[in-house]
Amino acid sequence: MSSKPSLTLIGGGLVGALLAQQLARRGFAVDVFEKRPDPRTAGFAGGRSINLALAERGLQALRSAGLAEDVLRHAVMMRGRMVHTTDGRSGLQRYGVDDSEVIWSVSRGGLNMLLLDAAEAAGVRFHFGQGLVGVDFDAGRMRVADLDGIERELDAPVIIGADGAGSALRAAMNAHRPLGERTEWLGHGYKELEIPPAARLPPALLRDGGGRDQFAIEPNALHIWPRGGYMCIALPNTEGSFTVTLFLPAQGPYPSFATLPDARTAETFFKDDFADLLPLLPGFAGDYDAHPVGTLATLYLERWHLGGRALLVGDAAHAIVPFHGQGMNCGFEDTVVLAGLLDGNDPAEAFAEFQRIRQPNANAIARMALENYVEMRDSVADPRYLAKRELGARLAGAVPDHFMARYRMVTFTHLPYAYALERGRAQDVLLEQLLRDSPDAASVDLDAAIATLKATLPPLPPLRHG
Ligand SMILES: Cc1cc2nc3c(=O)[nH]c(=O)nc-3n(C[C@H](O)[C@H](O)[C@H](O)COP(=O)(O)OP(=O)(O)OC[C@H]3O[C@@H](n4cnc5c(N)ncnc54)[C@H](O)[C@@H]3O)c2cc1C
Ligand SMILES: NC(=O)C1=CN([C@@H]2O[C@H](COP(=O)(O)OP(=O)(O)OC[C@H]3O[C@@H](n4cnc5c(N)ncnc54)[C@H](OP(=O)(O)O)[C@@H]3O)[C@@H](O)[C@H]2O)C=CC1
Ligand SMILES: Nc1ccccc1C(=O)C[C@H](N)C(=O)O
Repeated sequence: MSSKPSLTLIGGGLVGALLAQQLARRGFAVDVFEKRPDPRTAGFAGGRSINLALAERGLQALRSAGLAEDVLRHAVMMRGRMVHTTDGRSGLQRYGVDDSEVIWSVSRGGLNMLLLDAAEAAGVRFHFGQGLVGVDFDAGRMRVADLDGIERELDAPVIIGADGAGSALRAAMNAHRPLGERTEWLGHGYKELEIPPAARLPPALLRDGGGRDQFAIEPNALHIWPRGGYMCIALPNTEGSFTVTLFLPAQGPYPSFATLPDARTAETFFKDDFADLLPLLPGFAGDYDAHPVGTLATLYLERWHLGGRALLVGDAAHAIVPFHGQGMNCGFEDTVVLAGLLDGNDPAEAFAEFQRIRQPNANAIARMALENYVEMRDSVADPRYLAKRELGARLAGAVPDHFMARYRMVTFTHLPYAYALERGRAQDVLLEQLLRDSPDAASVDLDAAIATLKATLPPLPPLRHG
């Protein structure tokens, strides 16, 4: 018999399923209660986005779970941002130095189902169609409701909430003892549209590297149509389509979702602002009218746990805006840290240590995700931003142990997010200073710039690249 405590997880989404697998592999008895029916039999229902960008942090967690190869087999590589300007031109801005630094577009439904299979194979017991309703933390008991609303009570002395941004466990914990919760709404919403596979579009439309295989536009990129205060993006799916997301202010003057309430008004807006994209969206009217406007916010909590009785992980603890493509990646990183801490430690100690390690990093990626919205929708087309990017790339090429773009630290290393934020700030000040008297990056004296860099900042810590 194992002396490890039995663990109750709430939520069998991306983070819950991966955490459950890792804990079961370490010998814990794990029960997962998931509000929705089993997506493997009932079909995957909606969710927050159709596909997601998987980066090094998420991949590393999947490697440690023995699942990375399986996931990558169903992923589309994205080398960088393909930026589409209003004049109809496009150009690739690489994310990393070469093809060893890329991100991957994966299907949320496919990934969730793969993780459920893996967790079940590791011995996790799933209870689908069972949503958490309430918890008596003193008695170590919880109430769940099935799909007909019929409630029952169960023992749950140690309970972990991976039940997403609208976490029911968080609400129960907060009612028991306030968690210091604050939600900052972004004020921008999103709507998903679709570019179908090339075969469903007139051949004359296929350009920009598109038409290759079954894809209408370049498959190995994350496409952005930056328009200053708003933008569209598109991520490829394995079967040749792209999921397009329009990000726009929710309220306020044109253009906002409030001023574009239906496909008719939105089509005129797309004709003006996304003229090259609209013809690639044959289902525009139907999708626009049928798909909801998603809300976006950042969640901050002072406390993530209630002694050793309850803990929040993933979006339940630290939901962030999606613009760095890091919410799931951060949640996956959580699972590795937590599984390691629970192994051999009392839950109260493990939970406290988990919060101590992860909270500053969650706060840092929350901030960088907000900043990345401005970068994606606006700065990518700004000459000053491009000059800093180019000078940064020259420095990184010449002294890679001393300079690395913040985006690369976040996306391609395991350096703590808090470190990436702080180092990125210092590097940015330096780049501004170096470019102050130069018209462009090419005219900066590289040897002098390296000397200033080395005099100002210590070398980077050892990089644990994947
Ligand atoms: C538009 C958009 C795009 C995104 N793109 C990316 C990206 O490219 N890369 C990235 O890394 N991240 C991305 N994210 C973030 C990512 O979606 C989340 O960080 C991730 O889904 C968090 O996983 P989770 O398991 O914590 O929560 P969820 O995925 O929300 O899963 C929660 C689970 O708990 C279940 N549940 C809810 N309530 C209960 C209850 N009461 N009882 C039992 N079960 C319950 C739900 O049914 C669900 O299965 C994006 C988010 C959005 C909104
Ligand atoms: N939206 C955000 O970005 C954030 C939300 N929050 C908090 O979350 C709570 C609710 O947020 P809100 O955005 O209004 O609502 P949700 O995002 O929770 O729900 C919106 C819709 O999406 C569905 N949905 C949500 N997650 C999933 C999933 N994993 N799989 C399938 N469908 C899903 C919901 O279905 P169903 O109702 O069946 O769950 C609902 O129909 C609030 O308390 C808010 O403060 C906090 C931070 C960020
Ligand atoms: N997955 C996303 C979903 C929504 C918005 C952005 C993303 C990104 O991944 C952006 C990418 N990291 C970028 O910086 O170009």
